[in-house]
Amino acid sequence: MAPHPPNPQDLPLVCRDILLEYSNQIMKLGILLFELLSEALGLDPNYLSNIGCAEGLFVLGHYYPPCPQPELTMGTTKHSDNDFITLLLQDDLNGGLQVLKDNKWFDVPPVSGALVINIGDILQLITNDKFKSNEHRVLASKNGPRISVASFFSTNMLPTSKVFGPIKELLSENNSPKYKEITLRDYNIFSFNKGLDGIKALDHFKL
Ligand SMILES: O=C(O)CCC(=O)C(=O)O
Ligand SMILES: [Fe+2]
Repeated sequence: MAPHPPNPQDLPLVCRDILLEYSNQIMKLGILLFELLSEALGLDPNYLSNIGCAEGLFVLGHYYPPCPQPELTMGTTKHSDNDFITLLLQDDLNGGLQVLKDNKWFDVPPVSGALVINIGDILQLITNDKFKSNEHRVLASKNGPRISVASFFSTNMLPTSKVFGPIKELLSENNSPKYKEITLRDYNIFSFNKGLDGIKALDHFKL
């Protein structure tokens, strides 16, 4: 949806207007969240937006059909997101989203009208581990279907030469850079080629 909004005619009529309106609102909320995250880092409120964190927005709809033998598979296997932040809307019917903390899986039950905000790998990289991307997964379920809409802040595969590395203002003698500088495209290519194998793509970019 950003930086190049789709031609509305290319979107299915049934969700055209709502998708465009939803993306506009998600962009506004994302910019607000980047302001709050910048302040939490002790930076100017516009810092994260100014370096391009809100430049790219990619909206993905998930449809998980009911699964007759959910114990044999997963809806989505363990991963962290390849972006700065993800704003996730889950339907309030069946649940299934889980987050990993201290090596244990915790349910993230849907709350009507609420979004789940996930920190992605690139925010972890630029904050030099101050904010950590979370690993999550979705269980398969007999009940269903389950529907979710994930809005990823990243320019993803778009060709750009802009590189992101640990933010200089956050570094010090006691906090040296932990990651290489990368383009978002290179990060995504590496991560997609690797697949959801349970290993964080971020580890590959450690110094
Ligand atoms: O369907 C969900 O609730 C989560 C989807 C997800 O983790 C993702 O798209 O990255
Ligand atoms: Fe995810």
